[in-house]
Amino acid sequence: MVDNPDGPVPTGELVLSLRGISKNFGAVSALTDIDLDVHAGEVVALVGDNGAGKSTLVKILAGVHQPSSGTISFRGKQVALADPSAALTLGIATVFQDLALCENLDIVANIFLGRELNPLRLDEVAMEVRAWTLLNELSARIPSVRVVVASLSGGQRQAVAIARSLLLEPKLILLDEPTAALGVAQTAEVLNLIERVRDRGLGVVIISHNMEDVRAVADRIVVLRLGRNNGIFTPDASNQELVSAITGASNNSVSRRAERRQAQQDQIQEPRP
Ligand SMILES: Nc1ncnc2c1ncn2[C@@H]1O[C@H](COP(=O)(O)OP(=O)(O)OP(=O)(O)O)[C@@H](O)[C@H]1O
Repeated sequence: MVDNPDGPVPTGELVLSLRGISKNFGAVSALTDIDLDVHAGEVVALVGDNGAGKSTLVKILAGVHQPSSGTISFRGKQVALADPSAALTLGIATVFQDLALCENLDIVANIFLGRELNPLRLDEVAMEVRAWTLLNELSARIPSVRVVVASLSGGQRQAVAIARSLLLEPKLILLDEPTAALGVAQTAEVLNLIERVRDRGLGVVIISHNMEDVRAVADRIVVLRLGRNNGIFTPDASNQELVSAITGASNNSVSRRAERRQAQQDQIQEPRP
C-alpha cells in the first residue's frame, strides 16, 4: 500500500502488477493469462512477433480496452482502468506510435494541448518555461520551443510527445515502438530520452521489434507469444534465446542467422592481440 498516492514512487517499488490478464475479441483470444510486473526506475521491454498481443496489452493499460479477466494492481491497489482518462488520472501515460501531435502548432502548444495552465488566460510565458524545463530534463535536442512540430525530426517529435506525457507527472509511461522508422542518430536520441525518463524514477514499458534497441535500454525483456507469456530475460540473453522465445522454435533460419551475425560482431569487437 502507498502512503502518498501522488508522491514520487521510491525506486524499485512495484508500480504495476498484472495477474492472469486475458482479452478476447469475440472468438479471438488476443491475450491469455498474462502476468507482468513493472517497478519504479525500471525499463521493461515487451517483445513478440506480429499478433503476439503487445498492442492489446498496452491498450488495456491505457484504458482503451477492458480485460476479459484478470487483475491490474497499481502501486499495491487493485484498479479498474475503465477509460483512458482513468489510466491518466491514476498515473499511467501512453505515447502511441502516431504520437498524436499537431503538425501546425508549435512545441509549447503541443505539450499543453488541452491542458493549458490557465484556460481563461493562456499563460504563454509559464507554459514556455515549463516546456523548456521538461525538454531540458530529457536532454532533448530542440533548438526552440516556438518552432512548429512539422519542422522537427522523428527523434525530436518523440521528445515532444514524451514531454507532453510527463506533464501530468505519471508513475508509469508506455511507449509504443518509440524508435520505429528512425535513423541511427535519432534512435540513439530516443534511447537517451528513455534513460532520462527512467532516471526520473518512472516505470517504463516499451514495445519494440528492434532487439538492439531493447538490449541497449531494457532492464528486463518480457516475451509474448500468441497472446501468452513466453519468458522473461535480462538484456544479456543471447539472440538465440530471445528469437526462440519470440518464434517458439529453437532452431530456425531466423535464430541461426541472428547467431551468425552475433558471432561476426563478437569477432569484430574482439581486441587484436
Ligand atoms: N479490435 C480487435 N478485434 C479483433 N481482434 C483483434 C483486435 N485487436 C487485436 N486483435 C487480435 O488480437 C491478436 C493480438 O493483436 P495485437 O495487435 O495486440 O498484436 P501485436 O503483438 O501488437 O502485433 P503487431 O506487432 O503486429 O502490432 C491478433 O490476433 C489480432 O488480430
